[in-house]
Amino acid sequence: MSRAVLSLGSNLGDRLAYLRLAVDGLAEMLLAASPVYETAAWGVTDQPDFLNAVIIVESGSVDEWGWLRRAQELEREAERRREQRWGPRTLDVDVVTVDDVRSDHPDLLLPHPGTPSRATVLIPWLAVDPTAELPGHGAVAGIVETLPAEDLAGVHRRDDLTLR
Ligand SMILES: Nc1ncnc2c1ncn2[C@@H]1O[C@H](COP(=O)(O)OP(=O)(O)OP(=O)(O)O)[C@@H](O)[C@H]1O
Ligand SMILES: Nc1nc2c(c(=O)[nH]1)N=C(CO)CN2
Repeated sequence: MSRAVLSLGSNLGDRLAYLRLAVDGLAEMLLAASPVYETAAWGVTDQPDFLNAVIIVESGSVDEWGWLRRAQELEREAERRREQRWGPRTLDVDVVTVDDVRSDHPDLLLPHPGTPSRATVLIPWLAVDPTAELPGHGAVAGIVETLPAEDLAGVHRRDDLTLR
């Protein structure tokens, strides 16, 4: 049995439909889905706003590599093109954590190394699981408190949009 936290992001085309594609594709394994957030782009800032969300999934037959494979299959279904690093995309599915698994394999870094600094992951994650812990870093609630105010200001909950 493994439980994974996945982050979803989209900033091209019908953004909500792409997030829903991911949720629908994992429906049988879905434990919880966060609210949807409209977020200012980080990394490459000259690109459209993203929709971001976090989902929690569980399966008796999928390990961490299986979750990565599922994530990449969903990106392919969304016809994602790999062009610019941190550039616009129809769908990004990152494996944030799988239980307490640590991995330094470059194809599957766990926990995902961007997590501690990304308000676009931590805020949805905290909303769907207020007791969440990031292995090696402690409570997500505590990490969020350390983020710069400007990062928090770029993340807006969209209660008019739902994943299910
Ligand atoms: N935890 C992880 N989740 C998803 N992909 C990962 C993870 N760790 C390593 N990777 C690898 O990252 C590579 C590039 O991923 P991708 O193009 O989605 O990066 P990105 O979304 O632009 O940037 P970032 O990974 O910083 O969010 C993939 O080949 C994948 O194998
Ligand atoms: N707001 C926001 N910005 C981003 C995001 C994202 O999911 N949300 N993903 C990126 C590449 O992984 C680059 N920049």
